[in-house]
Amino acid sequence: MLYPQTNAARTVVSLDGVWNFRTAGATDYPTEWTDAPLPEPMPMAVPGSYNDQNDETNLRAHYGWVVYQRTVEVPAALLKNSRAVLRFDAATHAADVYLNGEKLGSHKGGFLPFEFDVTDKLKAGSNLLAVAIDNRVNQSTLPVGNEGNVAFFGSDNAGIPSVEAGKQWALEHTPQNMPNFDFFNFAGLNRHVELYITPKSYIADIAVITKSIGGEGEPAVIGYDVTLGGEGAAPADVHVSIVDASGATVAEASGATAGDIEIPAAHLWNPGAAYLYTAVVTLADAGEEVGDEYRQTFGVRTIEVKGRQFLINGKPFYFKGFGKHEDSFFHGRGTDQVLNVKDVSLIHWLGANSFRTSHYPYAENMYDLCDREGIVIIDETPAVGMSWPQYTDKALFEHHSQVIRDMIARDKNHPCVVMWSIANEPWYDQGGEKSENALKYFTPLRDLVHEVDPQGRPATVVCCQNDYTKDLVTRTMDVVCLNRYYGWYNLSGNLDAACYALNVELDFWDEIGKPVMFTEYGADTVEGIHGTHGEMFSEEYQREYFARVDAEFDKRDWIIGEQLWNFADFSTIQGPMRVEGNRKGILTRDRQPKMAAHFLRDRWKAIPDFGYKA
Ligand SMILES: CCCCCC[C@@H]1NC[C@@H](O)[C@H](O)[C@H]1C(=O)O
Repeated sequence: MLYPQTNAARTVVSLDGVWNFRTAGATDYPTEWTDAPLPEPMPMAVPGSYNDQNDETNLRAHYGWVVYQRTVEVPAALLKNSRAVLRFDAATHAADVYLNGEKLGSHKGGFLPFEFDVTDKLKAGSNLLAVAIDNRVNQSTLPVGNEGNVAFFGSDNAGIPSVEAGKQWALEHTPQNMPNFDFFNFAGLNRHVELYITPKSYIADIAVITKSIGGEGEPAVIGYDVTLGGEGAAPADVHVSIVDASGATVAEASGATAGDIEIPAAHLWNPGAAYLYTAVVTLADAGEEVGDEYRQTFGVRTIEVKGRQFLINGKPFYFKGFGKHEDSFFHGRGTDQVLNVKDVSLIHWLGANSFRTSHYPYAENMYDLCDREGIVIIDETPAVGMSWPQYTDKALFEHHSQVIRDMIARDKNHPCVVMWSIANEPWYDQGGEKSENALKYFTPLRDLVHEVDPQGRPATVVCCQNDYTKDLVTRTMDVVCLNRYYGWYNLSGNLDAACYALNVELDFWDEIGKPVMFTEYGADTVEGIHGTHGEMFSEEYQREYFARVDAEFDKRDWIIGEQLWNFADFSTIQGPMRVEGNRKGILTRDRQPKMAAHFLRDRWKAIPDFGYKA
């Protein structure tokens, strides 16, 4: 799915700004709010989560539907002989969309784009756009919610009559989301909303892959595949120019929707040394109609898992970095370009080279930034909080499959994306039939990733602290990704025992013979807490935790990466384990470094991107 762009043939009208907003019911919303101005609306900025934007109403506790509304003014000239599309970069978690009172459709899933062709529905002049959004999570959504139960790390004393009575009362009188995941359930129009205009015959999609490379400056072959839309466009109308970073055309092809193009002296895309080309795809003008154009950036690079190494351009890469979140004060999960640029600056400052989009695909803007900055991404679906009830849920399997298709369709051309994470911490170590069901659920999803990714990148499932002897799934993935908390959630405060236990498990993975990386390990740390023998929650403990565990990783040459948890503190649901959210950041939520950040900066600046253990 192409990101909207303005160029010689296309126009994008941003629908960001302050919309009208009202909360609605737990299970529905007034239909009259979809075809008439909202009564007594409050202001709500888009993009942005609604949860922290208003203080009269406790929007953090909202459960169910809200309605956003705005007018869209369109000049007649824009619609003449054109195609008009309304696009949402995301709406969290489910949306019903109405234009001038007519329902355009619905979308389920809160982290990927969707769009509606409104060519025959948009009027010149004023249009009423209404979007109803549902924030509920449950056993059949991704991420998963514990409907009627307790949240992840939630507080409970199950079985006590008064507590059970209170839980039942809460269900009836104060229903709330119970996320089975450890991040605040920010919701709403978190990302950009656009109206974009194209010619009636248009370029619907473009895929660019690297087929072969030499060294830097040597010939490389890329493959292109253009999908056409609308009537009238034909392969003969297609022209592709490959333009280098200086703006010079270095190769071209025409007359076919797919083919190979050789770049004579190719500049390779590398972590820390990015180089972007642009494939300028054009459709010949058809009579009075302007031909379409789309400018798709891409990088010339190869990805391969070979033996127990992860190769980028044939060189063994070592992941240095973290899991992150789209999370900040005021914006919630809302797209914030200033924050993205700041975070990329901090990734460089830390000497890191990668992150995982835990636990959902991030906004496209961040991938574009990482493409140009040479930062490597593990792209993750919103499948977090799963357990055995999900592994036999056929409807959920279909939804999960569609999410994988949509995520790869959206992100396939980004050179920064090097691996796909199908899920985070699905619980699947119960042994017996339950472990078998997990294997039956995840194996086809791994195969689907291999089937739909034109670049053939590796697939993984990020697995949590579990009984690795009963986990049948992780070992079947291309790369083993482990979230382990020896010294925090177990053997708490005892780093000697933690390192011993870690090595007992590493001896197990040594037998599996696959590349292994850590995608989470860390310690909650409240900045300003100190100690001569740093105990848990102190800055000294977090620093010592990473120093000790990283030293164990260094002893195993088949450990190909260390992505700790987390880049920064972030907001979560209330609970006895969370002090104004999750504090495992090596940065505070407002991006100030804790003591461990300085240790990691020294460590990572001394570790090369390639050949660290080769
Ligand atoms: C019982 C062991 C569970 C470990 C789970 C650790 C969790 N992994 C997923 C992340 O979203 C959480 O924030 C992290 C944590 O809690 O900080």
